[in-house]
Amino acid sequence: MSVFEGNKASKTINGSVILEDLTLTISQGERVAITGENGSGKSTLLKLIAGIYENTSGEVKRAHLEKGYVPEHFPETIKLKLQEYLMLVGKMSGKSKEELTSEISEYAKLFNVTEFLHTPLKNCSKGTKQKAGIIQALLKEPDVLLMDEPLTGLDDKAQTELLTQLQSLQKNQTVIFTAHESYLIDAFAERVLQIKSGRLVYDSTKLNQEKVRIIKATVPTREYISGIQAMSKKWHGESLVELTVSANESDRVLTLLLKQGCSIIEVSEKR
Ligand SMILES: Nc1ncnc2c1ncn2[C@@H]1O[C@H](COP(=O)(O)OP(=O)(O)OP(=O)(O)O)[C@@H](O)[C@H]1O
Repeated sequence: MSVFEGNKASKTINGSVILEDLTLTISQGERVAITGENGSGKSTLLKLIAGIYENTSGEVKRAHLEKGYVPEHFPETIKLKLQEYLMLVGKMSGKSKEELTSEISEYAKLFNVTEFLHTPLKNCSKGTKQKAGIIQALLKEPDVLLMDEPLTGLDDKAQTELLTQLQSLQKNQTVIFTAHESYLIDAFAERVLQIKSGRLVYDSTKLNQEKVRIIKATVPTREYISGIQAMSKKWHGESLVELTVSANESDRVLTLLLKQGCSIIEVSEKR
């Protein structure tokens, strides 16, 4: 089942194109990281997936699932105490006071914030606010958890702690998050999307599915193949090179290599 399907979807805000020509499917149970430089459009994509933003062109389909959204910045001015805030948010999902009290106490233990339950949120540390943002989303028991830069601004200890807590969440839950930290992405994401100037430029799933060929060749000098495009070029000594190319491109690359006077040693296929 797809959580989100975008087909050539774009998002324009105040006349500026923020996301362009986005074709993407996210299935239930996936753990997806959205990466990219500052201002590339990660948060906008997350909001489009969450349904906070609507596309301005193309098509978008979202499954009718419960979503929990963790914003990048927790509102600074909330006067409520942590417990009061979580009770208020939790009530909106129709749970009884007893149910909520016990769930909040469990999450507070898991996220190590029990001692701050009666502290006004505006006096809590950045890390505690970040955890409050995650707990309020989890109280909704979401099928899809969306987090905008969950680790930003946390110190190393808080980052490791939060990562461990996230890893203990249900395995079948869909988790989609934006992040810069490669260790979070490596430890938690099964799929990585990269956004550049509002366009999806990399999807690890697609790359894994795409058939690739490995061409080993000896070349007279390295310059001979400097103009040949490949997914990767790995040198073994001065003259033996291993090129990874898309299966569709391999005939063209082989012809170019032969024209340059290179000798083909081996061509193998890899999925
Ligand atoms: N509501 C808005 N109005 C106008 N421009 C916006 C709005 N939201 C986002 N943008 C612009 O869209 C671009 C992408 O913003 P977005 O927040 O999605 O990027 P990001 O990749 O999440 O950045 P960061 O890593 O800095 O959080 C930026 O140039 C931003 O200024």
